[in-house]
Amino acid sequence: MTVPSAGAPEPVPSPAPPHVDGAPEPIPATAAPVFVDPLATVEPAPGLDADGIVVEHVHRSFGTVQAVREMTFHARPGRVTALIGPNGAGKTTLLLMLASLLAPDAGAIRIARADPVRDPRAVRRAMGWMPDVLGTWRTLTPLQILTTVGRLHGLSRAAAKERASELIVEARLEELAGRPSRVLSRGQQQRLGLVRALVHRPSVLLLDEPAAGLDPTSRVELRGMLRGFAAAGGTVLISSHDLSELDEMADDAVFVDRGEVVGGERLVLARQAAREWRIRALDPRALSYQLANIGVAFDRVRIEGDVAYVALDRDEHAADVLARLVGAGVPIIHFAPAVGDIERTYLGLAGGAR
Ligand SMILES: Nc1ncnc2c1ncn2[C@@H]1O[C@H](COP(=O)(O)OP(=O)(O)OP(=O)(O)O)[C@@H](O)[C@H]1O
Repeated sequence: MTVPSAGAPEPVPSPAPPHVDGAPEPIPATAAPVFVDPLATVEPAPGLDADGIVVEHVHRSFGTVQAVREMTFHARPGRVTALIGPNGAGKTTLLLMLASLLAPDAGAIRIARADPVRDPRAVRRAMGWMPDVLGTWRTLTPLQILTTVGRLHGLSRAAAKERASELIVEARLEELAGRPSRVLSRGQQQRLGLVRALVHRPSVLLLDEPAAGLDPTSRVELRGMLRGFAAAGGTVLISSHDLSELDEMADDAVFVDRGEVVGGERLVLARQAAREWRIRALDPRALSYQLANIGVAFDRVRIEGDVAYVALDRDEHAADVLARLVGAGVPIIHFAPAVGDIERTYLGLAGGAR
């Protein structure tokens, strides 16, 4: 997962801590000024001629409310990019502008090199849009909806029918293909909404909360579908509040807050926020005893049943703790981050890295 990190300082190597013979080295309780992430890239300012989605210095207000006041990022082809931010951060306003449904007050947007203001038709040809609520003709059947959308995109009657039948299978809606769409469950509507966005074989996909209401099987299918779309060279931008799901699905992340893309020092600090690690052992008592014994500060440990959660600032500390526990003979059966990179960064931002 790569978080765009414009302006991020170079990693600073940490000095080796002093070591007293015989005594275990304490696990540092505060974050060292170190951030080593081989995946992190400092991105050049995106040129408007790049493929995928380019957003440069975009602003949009509603009266006195500045919904989007400074957004610049590039969602690249071949990758799944997550758009993340708290309620009211400006995500929906941005998506509406990308979808050519709302004009920016200032700044520039390109979708597959097309300008949504000057050439909305080109944008709609290149882009598939899945809003969070299906909002479609409730009396029409899924088959009729997909055929109609195909016709609106300029397919012949026969081609639209053929494409609709193909997508009904992809959405696993065969049994409901002839029923009015109002009888569809939330998850079924989501699946229909997704394939509806794919009718015209777009190269860019915009998705708003695509997994809301999906059962676990459908989520796995959605992930596979989006990965396949990106692997074929498509660009995917997903807005969602489900951070663990984004962690599984996204390659890149754009964090927004109060109408702005979060970058620079604030983002670097958030990504350094301590992360909890989930640890289980066959012998939970030995685990808690040895955590204290190897020098993990007690206020960094939380015990829930037979699981220990340990807050550690760096992955190197986690490796060190694991090595020491194993060295002390603790029968570890599980040792993993309790939250992924996106969730950790989000929590770091929410926790005050402003
Ligand atoms: N049509 C509108 N008129 C007035 N204010 C609006 C309008 N649309 C959005 N806003 C305001 O703009 C800000 C950004 O809203 P937006 O819906 O883009 O946020 P969001 O990040 O999508 O939030 P959520 O996660 O809750 O969906 C909010 O303060 C909202 O109240």
